[in-house]
Amino acid sequence: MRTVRAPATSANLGSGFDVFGVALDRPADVVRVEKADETTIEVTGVGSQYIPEDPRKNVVGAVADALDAPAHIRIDKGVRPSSGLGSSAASSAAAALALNGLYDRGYSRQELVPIAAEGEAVVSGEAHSDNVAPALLGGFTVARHGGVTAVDAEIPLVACLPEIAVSTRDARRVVPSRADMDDVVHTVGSAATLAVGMCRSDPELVGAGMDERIVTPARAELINGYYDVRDAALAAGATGVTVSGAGPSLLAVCGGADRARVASAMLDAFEDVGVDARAYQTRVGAGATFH
Ligand SMILES: Nc1ncnc2c1ncn2[C@@H]1O[C@H](COP(=O)(O)OP(=O)(O)OP(=O)(O)O)[C@@H](O)[C@H]1O
Ligand SMILES: N[C@@H](CCO)C(=O)O
Repeated sequence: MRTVRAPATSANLGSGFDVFGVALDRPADVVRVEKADETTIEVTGVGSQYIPEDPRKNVVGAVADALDAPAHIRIDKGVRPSSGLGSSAASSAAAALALNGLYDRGYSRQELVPIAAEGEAVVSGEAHSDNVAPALLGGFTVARHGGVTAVDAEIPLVACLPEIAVSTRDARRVVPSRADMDDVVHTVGSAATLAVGMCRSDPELVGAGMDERIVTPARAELINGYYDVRDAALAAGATGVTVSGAGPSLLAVCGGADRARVASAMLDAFEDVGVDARAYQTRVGAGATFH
């Protein structure tokens, strides 16, 4: 038997669409695997009523297939599905690491990234790795076609999750297929600033580098109160705010001393537009760990 805890993650960070990701210190999924003749799945925890236990529909079924590692898999969800906090990726990453250990497959964490990404293909139709990479490797990650680069960073964060469901599949449909060159240049500048900020653990640079004009405005339309909540977080001291993953969560970067104030401003702003929400005061954290 093997048990692995894999963290929530936030992808894109505004300017790094389908490329940048960070592991969050909390919340997390816990996945326990035992060898079996065929894969069966049991799901408990946050939002488990919305998660299929059929191995063809649950992300961990695809991961077990990819590793040729049939197992009884128990998932204790800490990351709500359709949250923008990498819920499916947390399960995929935890299952990949746990099954790799259970069956002694010998893959490195880097090698497990495309295997865990097979789980993402089950829910969004694409094996994108910007959530599974930080869930496995921790820190700030850059996922490109040639592989993944990861660096540790000390960055305080607030992830604010409203009681709205936005599926990744739907949020990908609103992404424009073309962009103006001015907006592309702006995005490159932001992305470079954000990456330097992560390497320096500098919340000012990371916040400034989240600014993006192509994908974020299209997705903001799916989140009731997005601009009010963003502006409230900025007024409370956040250095940058964007849509987390495909939404509906918002991710704010700030100095450690401002985190509680930013969290409460975001919750108040959601409440003002009649949306219940919860806020995680968190930071860039570690990747999946064995228990
Ligand atoms: N083990 C699992 N954990 C979570 N969701 C799962 C799992 N297996 C299948 N799903 C399905 O995946 C969908 C949630 O995935 P989705 O990518 O939309 O959200 P997310 O992972 O929170 O978001 P994001 O990738 O934007 O951070 C739900 O429809 C859910 O039923
Ligand atoms: N990069 C993905 C992350 C969500 O899983 C998206 O924004 O659609």
